[in-house]
Amino acid sequence: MAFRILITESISNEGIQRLQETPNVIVELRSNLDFKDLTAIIHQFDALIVRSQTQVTREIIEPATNLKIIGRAGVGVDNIDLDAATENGILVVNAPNGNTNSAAEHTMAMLMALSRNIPQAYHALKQNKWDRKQYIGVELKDKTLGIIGLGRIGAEVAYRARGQRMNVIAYDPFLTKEKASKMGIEYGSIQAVLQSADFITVHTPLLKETKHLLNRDAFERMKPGVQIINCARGGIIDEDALYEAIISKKVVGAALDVLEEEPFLQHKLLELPEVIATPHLGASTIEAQENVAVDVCQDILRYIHGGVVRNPVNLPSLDKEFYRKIEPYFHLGEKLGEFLIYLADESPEEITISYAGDITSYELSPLSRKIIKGILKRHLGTHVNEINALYLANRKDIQIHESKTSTKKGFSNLITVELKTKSTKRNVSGTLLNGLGARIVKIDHFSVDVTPKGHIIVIHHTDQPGVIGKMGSLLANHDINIATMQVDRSDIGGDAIMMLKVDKHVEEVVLNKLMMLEDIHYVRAIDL
Ligand SMILES: NC(=O)c1ccc[n+]([C@@H]2O[C@H](COP(=O)([O-])OP(=O)(O)OC[C@H]3O[C@@H](n4cnc5c(N)ncnc54)[C@H](O)[C@@H]3O)[C@@H](O)[C@H]2O)c1
Ligand SMILES: O=C(O)[C@H](O)COP(=O)(O)O
Repeated sequence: MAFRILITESISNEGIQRLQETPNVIVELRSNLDFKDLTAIIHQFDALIVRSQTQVTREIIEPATNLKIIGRAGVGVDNIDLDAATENGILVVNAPNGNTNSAAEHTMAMLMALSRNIPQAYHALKQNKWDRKQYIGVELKDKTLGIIGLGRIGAEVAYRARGQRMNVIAYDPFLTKEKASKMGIEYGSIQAVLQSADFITVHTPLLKETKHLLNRDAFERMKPGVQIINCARGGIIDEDALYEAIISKKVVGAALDVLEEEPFLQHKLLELPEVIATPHLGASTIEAQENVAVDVCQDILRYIHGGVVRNPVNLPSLDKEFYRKIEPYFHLGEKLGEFLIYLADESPEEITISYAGDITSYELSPLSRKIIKGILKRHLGTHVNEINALYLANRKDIQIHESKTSTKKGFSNLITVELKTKSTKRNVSGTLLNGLGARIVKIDHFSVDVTPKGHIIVIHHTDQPGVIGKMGSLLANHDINIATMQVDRSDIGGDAIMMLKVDKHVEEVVLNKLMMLEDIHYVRAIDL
């Protein structure tokens, strides 16, 4: 079946072509869809690529029954309902690096246009007005630029502002005094930035915590005559508060590339002569658009080809080398989960994953997601994946615990998964044996050595002469061939376990007959 990709906004051909050249991939470009159209057709697509103007809300995501990946050709993902995507097992990727330069350059262009009234003067000239007095500006040199959010773009703006011989003070929760001093800028609290800056530029994402970060209270703390730049996201600035601050002359200029609602036309801020604006052009350069389109399309292709995506938004990001090393454990972990859930008779309440030995030198959360996926998929089906496994476990009130010890427990690496239900605890351990691949090496307190693959029968019995013979004859009578067999016991005549690899699926009727045999207490058929 072809992999169908819907692109709802204009993105560079450099990216689209790579998709179109891929066999079995169908690309549809539909930049004129409204919300209703998109909701009606989204179920036909495996992937969706957007920029900032398509609102990918829960109402779009829920009917998207075939959607596997959403690509954002740019940085901000505030137009995508990430919770809804995660809950529905849809991977979201973005292109965080491709437009940094362009956004920083646009911020500088806005800063310079603002300080010298360039748009206003140009506008007057176009109307045949030669007015040199009204458009007198201020120099940037020796003025203080306050930067709120010193990530990729904020940092690039800081370097450029230093080039303009400005003093820079920045606030970011991840900024340290040492890092600031290495960059030749001052580290400040948000209050210090608000109080000391002549120009303030915001470069945070739009989050719950940054919504209306510049509000009435913030404007009150600023220096009289301050000027504001927003080339990040509408919503970071409270627009009513900015309007009032301009009317009261506290703020003497604002340069806005973004507003809370886009497209923005006939906005009251645009009526003020102190406000200059562009229609969300921060990333609109040929270079940035090529970069982000190529980045996002390459990630979609990596996804299609089963590779590691570079810029996941709702999954931990994996480096290629790390992925190569951990991939064999992914297979083992998922199989351990699938195996263990067959042993449980009741619904899982707690899953405890313990890692021991060499494996603990890796970041293991992606592996834990695989194990949980393995456990949940027996009852929740193929809908479970590594993106929504934790969310679904949480929704089912299953507690997850994880522990690690570098001490080796009989094997160079060992993964033990314990499943607690209302009345029992079952556990299974597995390892990767050098050169031999994955093995299940322990079930509860019994030692075994089984490849987690194919048809397996697990039998608990009492260690008595003749049990194995009776069981073998019964299977032979049903034409079931035993490929390998493992037995372990706690002590002579005590509890024992049998693990049989057989050549075909074992029907319920055969399992019931096995259960009727004397000294056999428990039988499970597991298909891995
Ligand atoms: N106008 C445009 O066309 C355009 C183009 C590119 C990016 N953007 C927007 O710019 C923003 C930043 O992009 P980036 O690539 O630099 O992202 P980034 O993730 O590299 O940087 C964001 C920074 O904000 C900081 N931050 C978060 N909460 C904060 C808070 N409460 N106070 C101070 N700092 C806080 C983070 O620690 C981080 O360092 C995004 O919203 C993005 O959408 C706009
Ligand atoms: O977050 C971003 O990358 C920018 O806001 C660019 O948005 P755009 O792709 O709609 O130009």
